[in-house]
Amino acid sequence: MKIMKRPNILLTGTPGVGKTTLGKELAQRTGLNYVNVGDLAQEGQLYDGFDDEYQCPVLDEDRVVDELEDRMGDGGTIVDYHGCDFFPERWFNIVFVLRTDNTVLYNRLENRDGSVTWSDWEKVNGRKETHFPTTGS
Ligand SMILES: Nc1ncnc2c1ncn2[C@@H]1O[C@H](COP(=O)(O)OP(=O)(O)O)[C@@H](O)[C@H]1O
Repeated sequence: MKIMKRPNILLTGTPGVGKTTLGKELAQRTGLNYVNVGDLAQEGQLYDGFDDEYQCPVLDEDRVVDELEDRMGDGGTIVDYHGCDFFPERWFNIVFVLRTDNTVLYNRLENRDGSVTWSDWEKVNGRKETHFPTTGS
């Protein structure tokens, strides 16, 4: 009898949209494994240099892919990361891109990190902004 593999799921989208919250909840309810790529990189020091502009380590994407390859082949893994372009498409049965209203997002990031800098905001939006979103009317 052929046993179907459990699905691999990618949760992606801008930091703060709720990937981790949803991913952990989903893992708990389904028994799928949850992998946070940021944590994985930190644990294994899967970095390649340091980004002076954003003041953060640069992810070594090839090493992340190597690290995950075997378990993705087994199926049953939820991957959480704000980027997605370097993952092999064949890994995933389904991809969810989460989105949140920018004003809600701004408030979440402000609460999480204590402050949001101009470059944080440009980074999460992936482009230059002319102004921060207003949080009131
Ligand atoms: N559906 C939701 N509704 C309201 N708040 C949420 C929701 N999902 C996540 N949050 C909150 O938003 C913040 C960012 O969520 P998180 O899961 O860490 O996002 P991400 O993993 O995409 O960076 C957290 O404070 C979390 O509690």
